[in-house]
Amino acid sequence: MAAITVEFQLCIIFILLWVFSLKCLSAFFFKKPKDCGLPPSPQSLPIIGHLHLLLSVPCHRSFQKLSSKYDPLLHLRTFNIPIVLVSSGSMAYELLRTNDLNFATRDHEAPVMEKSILFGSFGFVSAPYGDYWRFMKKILVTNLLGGHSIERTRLIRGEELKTFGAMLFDKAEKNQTVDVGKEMMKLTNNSICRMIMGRKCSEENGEAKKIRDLVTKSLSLARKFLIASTVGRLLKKVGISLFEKEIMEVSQRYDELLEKIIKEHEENPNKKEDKDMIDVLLEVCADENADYKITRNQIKGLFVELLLGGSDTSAQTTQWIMAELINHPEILKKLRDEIESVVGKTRMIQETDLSNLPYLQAVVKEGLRLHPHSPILTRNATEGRKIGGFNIPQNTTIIINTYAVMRDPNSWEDPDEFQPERFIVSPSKGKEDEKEHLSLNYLPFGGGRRGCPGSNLGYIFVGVAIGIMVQCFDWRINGEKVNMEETGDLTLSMAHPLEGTPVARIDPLASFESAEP
Ligand code: HEM
Repeated sequence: MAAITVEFQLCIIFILLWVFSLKCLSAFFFKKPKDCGLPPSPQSLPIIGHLHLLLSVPCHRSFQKLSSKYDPLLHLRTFNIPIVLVSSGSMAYELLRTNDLNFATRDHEAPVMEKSILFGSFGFVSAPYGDYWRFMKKILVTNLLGGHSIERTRLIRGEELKTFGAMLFDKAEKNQTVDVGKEMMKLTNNSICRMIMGRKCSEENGEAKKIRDLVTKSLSLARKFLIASTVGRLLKKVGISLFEKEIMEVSQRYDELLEKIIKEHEENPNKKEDKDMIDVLLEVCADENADYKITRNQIKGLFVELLLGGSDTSAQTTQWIMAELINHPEILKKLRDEIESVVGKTRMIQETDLSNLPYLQAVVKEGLRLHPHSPILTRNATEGRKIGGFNIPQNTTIIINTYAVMRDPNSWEDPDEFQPERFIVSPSKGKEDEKEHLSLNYLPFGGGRRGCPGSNLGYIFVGVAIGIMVQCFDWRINGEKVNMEETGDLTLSMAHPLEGTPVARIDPLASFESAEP
């Protein structure tokens, strides 16, 4: 009996000691923020706080559930890192528009892989708002993404689109299935590579596939990078770097490929009128008097981000929209009727037709509303601010759940339904009302000065690809309906990628002959 009592006492002492050390540890590492007018906070787990929510897949859904249960503005934490979760259009507007400058940097404390080209310190997307970001944005808009540059590269995209169309006709003839997302990745990757560096990545020597594989691998690393930027921040304090080896290995492969492309440009620079983005960036790099001194690694970092930002976004969006159209044959028919009445049946749709096809534009917008490629946006509070009547302290990480904003039943009628008609402006509603509603509640390309600079190009990629697939083909799938289950970490993808067999409706040769842009 005495032995049991001693053991019992030891056990109690051990538990007390354990609880005490945990308390000391958490007090030492994770100081609890003082609650001074902060937004409400749902119950959290000891020490890790709300980390489990951040790591759940897909996290935009758990965040959506959380905000509809509690509040559209919530205060969360992972360990001692404060996070504010925003889930309503009006609060997102206060952040991204009214206080744009204060929230124009993404997560400024996220650890970067110092020497990596991928997720590294050379990036434009992760760069804090400041001189470097402004300088690069200007180059980007002037030489690639602005209206003038988009017009200048129209022929390149026209050629790539023909290759895409020819592939679909070939598949139709052979009665083979098409993985829509994969084929779209080829189209966007090839187009962006040619727009940036003026030449095609060859399919023959495997260069194009190498780039696509790298893009896919980089996207799968994005989730690990998210973990690295939350848990990793604390581990880094004690000298542990998460996933460094994996990220550096991909970075090395990008480096080899890009070094080769840059050397080709240095040895054979394009003439003034044919300059591409790489020529322009190399000139700036060599110019002692440039407003900002950029490095070779920054050129490589930007190239990687443009590939990632431009190709998967458009590929996933196209896949979701095509799936919605297959599941809604009446909408597909209405869209086809519009294309046939404007473009006809004897030539293939091209990007100059898009402005004359309001229903196609509405279909694309509605697809982006329901299936935003990046359902979660992040920002950092450079200074403390009041949002929605609550205090947001300096350095708080902000998460904007655009998925929840664009499916908010208080702002959208039947928010989960695919109804492109909601984007056709009715005379009774008026253009101004519609504009205001959209600026508050429609965020597929984010917003404010860090909003997507490639939105016009994105609309083009998606619009013409959907146009061709609807105008020229019927689609057979396995089963009655496409499975719309979601997956993805920071991005939103189809859990079951769309595969369908195209059945040609119009004469491919006739359409190619008269499809010259
Ligand atoms: C359907 C296609 C696209 C979608 C849905 C999309 C979506 C987005 C979103 C949500 C953001 C974050 C915005 C924010 O934080 O407020 C973003 C940023 C960005 N996107 Fe896109 N994007 C698309 C196409 C493109 C294309 C074609 C390019 C260029 C080739 C591009 C380049 C970028 C860049 C460089 C940024 C970072 C901007 C900055 O940090 O200042 N995107 N995009």
